[in-house]
Amino acid sequence: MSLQLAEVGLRLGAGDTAVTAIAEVDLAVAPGETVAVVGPSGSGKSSLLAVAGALRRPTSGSVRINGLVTSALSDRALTAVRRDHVGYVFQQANLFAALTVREQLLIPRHVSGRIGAEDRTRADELLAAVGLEHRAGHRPHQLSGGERQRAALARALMARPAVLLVDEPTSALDRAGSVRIAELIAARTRAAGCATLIVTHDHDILGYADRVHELRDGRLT
Ligand SMILES: Nc1ncnc2c1ncn2[C@@H]1O[C@H](COP(=O)(O)OP(=O)(O)OP(=O)(O)O)[C@@H](O)[C@H]1O
Repeated sequence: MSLQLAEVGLRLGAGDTAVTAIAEVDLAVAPGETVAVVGPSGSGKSSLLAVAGALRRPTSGSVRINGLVTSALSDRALTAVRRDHVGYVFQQANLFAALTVREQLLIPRHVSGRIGAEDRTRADELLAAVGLEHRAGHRPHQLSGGERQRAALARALMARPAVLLVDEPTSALDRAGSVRIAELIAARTRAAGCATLIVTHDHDILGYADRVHELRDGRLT
């Protein structure tokens, strides 16, 4: 399993205002598998993604990312896990306004070393895979919402993450754009062999997941 949560709980806040954001969550996602978690606002979806992606340490239970138990790691090691093993696609694509689509994929590589010919080839292959080869030189403001999300997906896959975490990918998209990104996420997950977890309240895209769980008051069903 590339992603494994065992009896994971997260409490947020302190004292009288402390809230149990998620409780006793057991979830395993295999390589190549897309799992969707659906739940209403406040059910704990963002909290689930935060612990699954090592952005937060769980209050109880254990999270395993590509075999590494996050609670056993130093802050420095956790940062490396996030960088090397986890890809994120956020609700708003979070692209850099000044960079072209192709640069969005390559600049993070530049930060962790030199950009090689292999990186450029991979960036072009990923852009083709998400149908953006003709937009490689465009900047985010020249793209549609769906194109931005597809660029964010390609960027997230650049580092060959073991785990891909996707937060409400369709919130800014129409039905056709939503279906397209959902199809692409599932297809690229199979091709890349990563373990993908999508949180969403969009029931239209659930059919593209291999498995669907419901989150209610922090508990998974
Ligand atoms: N820093 C915090 N301190 C205390 N409670 C918090 C904090 N952050 C979130 N919560 C609470 O934890 C619960 C889960 O929040 P979370 O953001 O994970 O839900 P969500 O399903 O992602 O919601 P949405 O779909 O509206 O983004 C909610 O009841 C929320 O009010």
